[in-house]
Amino acid sequence: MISVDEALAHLFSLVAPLDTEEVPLQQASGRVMSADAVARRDQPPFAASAMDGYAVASDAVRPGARFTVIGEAAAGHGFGGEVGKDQAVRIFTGAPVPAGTDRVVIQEDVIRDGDSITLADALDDNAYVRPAGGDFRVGDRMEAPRILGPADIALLASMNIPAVTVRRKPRVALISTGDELVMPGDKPGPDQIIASNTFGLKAMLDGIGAEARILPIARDTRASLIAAFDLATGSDLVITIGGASVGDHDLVGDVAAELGMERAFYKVRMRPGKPLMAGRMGEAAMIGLPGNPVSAMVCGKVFVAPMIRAMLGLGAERAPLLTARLAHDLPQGGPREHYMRARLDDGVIAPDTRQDSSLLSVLAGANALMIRPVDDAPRKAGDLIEYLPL
Ligand SMILES: Nc1nc2c(c(=O)[nH]1)N[C@H]1C(S)=C(S)[C@@H](COP(=O)(O)OP(=O)(O)OC[C@H]3O[C@@H](n4cnc5c(N)ncnc54)[C@H](O)[C@@H]3O)O[C@H]1N2
Ligand code: MOO
Repeated sequence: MISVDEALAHLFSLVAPLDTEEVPLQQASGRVMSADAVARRDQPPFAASAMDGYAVASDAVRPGARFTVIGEAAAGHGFGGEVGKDQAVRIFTGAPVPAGTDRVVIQEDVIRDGDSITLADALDDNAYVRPAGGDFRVGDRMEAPRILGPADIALLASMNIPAVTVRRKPRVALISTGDELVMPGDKPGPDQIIASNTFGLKAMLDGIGAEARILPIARDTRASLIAAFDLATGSDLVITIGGASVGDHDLVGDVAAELGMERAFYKVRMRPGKPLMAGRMGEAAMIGLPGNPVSAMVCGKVFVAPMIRAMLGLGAERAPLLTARLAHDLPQGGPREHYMRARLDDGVIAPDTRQDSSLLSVLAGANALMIRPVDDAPRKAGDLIEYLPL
């Protein structure tokens, strides 16, 4: 059996950054920008008022000073003329600050009487002028790769960039295998259960930028598995779930091999997730996840998510581990790297007492996978221990 790190190295060698495409900003949320975006304008393009009030020359400002109002500057409609020392221009937020002025006195600090204004006795000392290019200047860059969030998209729009170059979404095919499975909403027979793993994995992988398809459930026959693999044609990554272990009905490895899968590895020294397999199947990478629901989700988090990130050009790296203090003592660990479902509260982490890999309710209640290395020595409450946030 190989280690988790060795398995990840194999998995990264099966994938590469995908090609790119251009999408309009409206469709760019969550996509991975793959080429730097360069600002096409300064923002603001002129010194702009930050408040509603009166634009004046700052060196003429003193309590009680009087000015004659000679015009107006509104957002989208600047004041064309030059403003003298004893003159003011009525100005609104976002308007260009007129020539001859460099300060806006807010209207709350002004008494207006016809065409003249008098400044109040107590003035704050803020100029309320946003300098030209104060946000960004032409040529400023947003660097790739970057997962575009709402603020990035607003910034790109402001830079006058209507479309961005992004990585194509990795196409993932998810195949459940097993005679015992029916789809959610169907009526299970007396010996049947509901397929859950494909749904959890689709949510996980779509959430990080993939486009996952749930294929029809493959039955425990060669013909049914072959038909499912056929439906997966055109995918970048084919994921099977279940049928990976050593039972008489665990056919995935054999059928994939028959279809030309070049196996990179089978079995990883981890818990849960031991019967993991992976390889290359034509143009696609193939990964066979164990069927136990928690095993499939943990392998999704530890192995599949980093593969998706690598395909998106975000680097071939394991998910970063964080550390927390153990809530209580732990006995000697086992021979496999153990990803324990745990609760993390205020920097203190406690593994759940129930670690069976079938328990989705425990996984859904956890907010961390606490990691015990291979043959981990007994631990004391308060020890630092690594975890993956969920
Ligand atoms: N003699 C041994 N038996 C088992 C070993 C072993 O080393 N020796 N390994 C165990 C471990 S660890 C795991 S993990 C499981 C994995 O087995 P498979 O990948 O072959 O998975 P299945 O047997 O098909 O299913 C296991 C379990 O999960 C349920 N399942 C499967 N697919 C789904 C799905 N899409 N949604 C929900 N539930 C699913 C299935 O009904 C089984 O209950 O093998 C151990 N056995
Ligand atoms: O590896 Mo299995 O995934 O321990 O339950």
